Amino acid sequence: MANDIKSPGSSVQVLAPATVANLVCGFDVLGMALQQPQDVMTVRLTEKPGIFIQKDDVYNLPVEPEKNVAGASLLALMEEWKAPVGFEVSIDKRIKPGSGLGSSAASSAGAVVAANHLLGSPFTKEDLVRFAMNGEKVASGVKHADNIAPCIYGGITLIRSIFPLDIVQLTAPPMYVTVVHPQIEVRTSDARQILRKEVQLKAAIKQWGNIAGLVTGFLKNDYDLIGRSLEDVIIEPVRSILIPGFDDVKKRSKDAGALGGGISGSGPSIFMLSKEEYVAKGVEDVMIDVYTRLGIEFKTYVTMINYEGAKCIIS
Ligand SMILES: Nc1ncnc2c1ncn2[C@@H]1O[C@H](COP(=O)(O)OP(=O)(O)OP(=O)(O)O)[C@@H](O)[C@H]1O
Ligand SMILES: N[C@@H](CCO)C(=O)O
Repeated sequence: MANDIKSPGSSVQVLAPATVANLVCGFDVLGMALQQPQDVMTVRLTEKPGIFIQKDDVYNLPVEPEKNVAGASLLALMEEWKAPVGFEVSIDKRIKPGSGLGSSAASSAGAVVAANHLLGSPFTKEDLVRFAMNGEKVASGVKHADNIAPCIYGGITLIRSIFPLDIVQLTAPPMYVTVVHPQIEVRTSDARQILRKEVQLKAAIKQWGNIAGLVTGFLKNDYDLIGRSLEDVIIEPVRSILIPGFDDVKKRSKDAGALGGGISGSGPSIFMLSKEEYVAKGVEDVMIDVYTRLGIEFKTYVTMINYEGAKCIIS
């Protein structure tokens, strides 16, 4: 048991970052935390045992604990905590659900990071990832960790193995991340359903060459190797059809000097990596032009990697 359990009524605010999962060739294994956007969550320790989710988001998220990813994650944590405990959760949802920016992961991770703080930090980050994966199961039907891990650890993470969980934190050179979020919804569950279950050996060889190249490029601060490795021959050809303007954004961003990029998570958001800020801003101009011409509402972000991960704001 932890020795610094807060008293009932205590609350904590958590900033939970958006995340870009897959990172093009690393489907289900690579992910990156962003400095913006982020969810703001407030969790309060209650006298009454249980989970009480406030109805105060514009997306009409479920308040039943087992249907809200934050509640599902807390249920997993409470099962391991064993002693009776209660949490009241309020979510200021700034990452739109179904955006491809890890909205479900931000709620799942933020909830367990906050609860862990209130209980005196008895659990490790790996424990918290395990709990939060229950939230991803609610959101997409699968316990994937490639949004959760970077959201909790920060930076870029590699999920070498899910069962047992084996998370590897990666270093990387300074990079800008330009994101466009076309305001259409692509649910992860749908974007997973359309994937083929088998891949050709030729495609697999190309894909694992790119993953190894991308990870090596990160670790060696080799921008050219990173750029050459940002290629996905398995998932993107299937999913990109769900995102209007994708091919245009990708080609014109590369022409504007981006290292490369692709679908953020299961989409519809698209991300591009750049070495220089002026290039990242030029890529944003490309994204704005593409979606203005298409007449599709969108949001853009020019941001950087968030190395802190979900963090408690101690008032
Ligand atoms: N607290 C919550 N925050 C966000 N989504 C939630 C929450 N609780 C339940 N959901 C449901 O989870 C789904 C959002 O998860 P989904 O994985 O589809 O989007 P995303 O996390 O933004 O995308 P991606 O996982 O590709 O980054 C929506 O159907 C939403 O209703
Ligand atoms: N790897 C998951 C991430 C979802 O954000 C997918 O692409 O389905």
